[in-house]
Amino acid sequence: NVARLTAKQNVAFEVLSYHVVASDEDVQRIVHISLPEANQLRLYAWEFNDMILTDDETILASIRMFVELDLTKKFRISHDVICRWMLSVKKNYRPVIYHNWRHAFNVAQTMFSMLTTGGVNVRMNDLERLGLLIACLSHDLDHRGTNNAFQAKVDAPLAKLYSTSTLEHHHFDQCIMILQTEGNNILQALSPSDYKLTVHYIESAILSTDLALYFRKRGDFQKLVENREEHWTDPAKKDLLRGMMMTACDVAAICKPWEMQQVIAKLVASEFFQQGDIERNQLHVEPIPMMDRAKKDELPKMQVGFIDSICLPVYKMLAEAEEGLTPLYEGCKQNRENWEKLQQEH
Ligand SMILES: CCCOc1ccc(S(=O)(=O)N2CCN(C)CC2)cc1-c1nc(CC)cc(=O)[nH]1
Ligand SMILES: [Zn+2]
Repeated sequence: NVARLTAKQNVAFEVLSYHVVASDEDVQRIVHISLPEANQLRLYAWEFNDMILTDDETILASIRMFVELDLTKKFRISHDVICRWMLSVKKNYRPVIYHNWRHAFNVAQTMFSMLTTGGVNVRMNDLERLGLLIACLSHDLDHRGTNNAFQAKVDAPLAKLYSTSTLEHHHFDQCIMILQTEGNNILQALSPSDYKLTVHYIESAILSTDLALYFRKRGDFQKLVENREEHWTDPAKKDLLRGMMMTACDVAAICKPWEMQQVIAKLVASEFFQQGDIERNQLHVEPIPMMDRAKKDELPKMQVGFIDSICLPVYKMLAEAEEGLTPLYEGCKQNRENWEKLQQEH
């Protein structure tokens, strides 16, 4: 009815009109610095570690990924526009403990490695590569450090706007809003049909990072892999493949060398425990074990469960679909062993 619609529109205006854009000073600072070499940054490595980079270096490294994939040339993306867009994207990540700019940057670097080192490039056309890279960098925009269930619990405006995949819809909206901001549209030179198709790839990729959708769709992907699907030409099958790649990139910290995995797991746990604290102390509801700091000793056991139920399946399927992705599967198996050993110590 009209009342409900107006309410939704008001929420939408209130929630979606908020986003910040890079200042001219920020752009001026970055635009004249020559891009570091991809190999010097180890951008092609599965073991890539962002912790050695300054914030400005992560901006330059992200631009370097677009250049390495020849996207800036092919889509006539001017240097100052990609600098402004990248800075605006980074600025729209909140300084939360885990779901911050660094997470998005790492997800994009894993996607870059999948496409290049992993050999998936041959299956993707230029618009898919462009869409996937933009989607990775944008996939958690304006994350609050709390999950979808929490938005519903606190009756957040976002939950009124989107009842399913609440955060993921918001991340996509923020992505589009930045692209539509003066001087930030890296897609401005695309034809209307290419623009439309790329935005579809971006939306589908960002929404696929909702683990609920991964669980719903992985059976279909498993069937394609079992049937040794070769051509991946059918659009629906390609969409499925891109979605699984997004999930794999989103949880790829689980494949990193053990020292890195331990550092990142602590950040993930801290953010989860912060939500659990709010649920117990302010909402007076019992947090799930994953978010309950009273159960922090069970963390190794939970990580083994996470690896078995979510991670190994997606890396196994992708490694079967594309042999070059096997190192991710190996890295995840190794960390299962490492968490298993810790679990026995308790
Ligand atoms: C590290 C602190 C504990 O972290 C976890 C604990 C439990 C599970 S779970 O698979 O059992 N499961 C997930 C779905 N929930 C609805 C119910 C609980 C996952 C993680 C975890 N998630 C991520 C993704 C952000 C990264 C990561 O490293 N670990
Ligand atoms: Zn994410």
